[in-house]
Amino acid sequence: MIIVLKPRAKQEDIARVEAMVKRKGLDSHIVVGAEMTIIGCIGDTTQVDPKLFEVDSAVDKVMHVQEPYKLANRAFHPEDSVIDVSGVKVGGGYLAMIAGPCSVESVDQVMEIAKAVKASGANLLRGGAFKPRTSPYSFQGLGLKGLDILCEVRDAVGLPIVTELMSPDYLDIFNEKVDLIQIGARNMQNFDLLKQLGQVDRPILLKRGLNATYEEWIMSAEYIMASGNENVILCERGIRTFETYTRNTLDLQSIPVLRRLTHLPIIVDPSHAGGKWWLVDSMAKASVAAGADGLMIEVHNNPECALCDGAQSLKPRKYDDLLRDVSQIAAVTGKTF
Ligand SMILES: O=C[C@H](O)[C@H](O)COP(=O)(O)O
Ligand SMILES: C=C(OP(=O)(O)O)C(=O)O
Repeated sequence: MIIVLKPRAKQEDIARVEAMVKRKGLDSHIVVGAEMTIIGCIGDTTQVDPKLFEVDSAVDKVMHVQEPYKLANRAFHPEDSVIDVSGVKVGGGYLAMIAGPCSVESVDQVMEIAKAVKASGANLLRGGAFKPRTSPYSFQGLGLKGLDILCEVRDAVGLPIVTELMSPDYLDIFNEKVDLIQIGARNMQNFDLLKQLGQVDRPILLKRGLNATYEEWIMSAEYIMASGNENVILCERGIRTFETYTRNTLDLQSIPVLRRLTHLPIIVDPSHAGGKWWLVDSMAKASVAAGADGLMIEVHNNPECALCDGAQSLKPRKYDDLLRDVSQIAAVTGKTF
């Protein structure tokens, strides 16, 4: 249940209504916006009559919140969240342009790609050090050596790094070294891992599970937030459908839907969605036009020889062309990177 106070409510009004909430045995979560103040009631509100609060002259309206998530719910937090990734703002008008190889392969490879994507306008560098592969015989990533390479390139090129954490065993080292910790599609519902992310200071990029509904996805964000880390960015990366021509199906509708349901930034990974490099350009532009807060795009200097996902990787030149178009679309939607 949420209580919306009349515009420009005073401190004493907020305190009085909050005391009423407490008397009902509920906890409160207060959000003071530029104009409006909202009090979220946390606890079992099923037996509480909302009309009781409307008696107070400072109360505008009281609504029952049906969704099972609270911290991620836009109703509790009407303004867009802006997440700070080591100085790069994401959300609320700031676009995250994440680019880099699927996997870290060598210093030279990541260095060359990082310099190229930065010159094109990327503001965050991606690269998998630990790879979640379907086959145990596929390239599994360079592990900690890959993480060191990413750090070396970050220091040389000046782009904060985004990389996937698969095991809680590496939580501390990721917390120390990684700017934005990625939780991949396959771990979206690894609830023990999600709970542990509440203990890290770093923001989290939570990718959508292969078959996850919007509510399941937001509930996973809620796990992280309820454990103590409210800095979560969502990433749509395509879902499994009956269509097999493309690797997954990009759910463009998720952008406006998530925007409505949650205040968290939502970015799109068109590389994993389509699985084909030639689909990336159109889907990336469509995503920004639909209001995405950023893009995660795989870029490889030699995709023919990539150790993973070369077929969905753009060459640096194509990434450059894409970002030129994206910056024009972003200008129309009032966003910047
Ligand atoms: O980024 C890596 C891959 O997309 C992911 O791990 C799964 O790929 P695979 O099914 O080819 O192993
Ligand atoms: C494995 C990745 O993506 P996803 O979890 O979306 O499959 C990735 O981004 O490297």
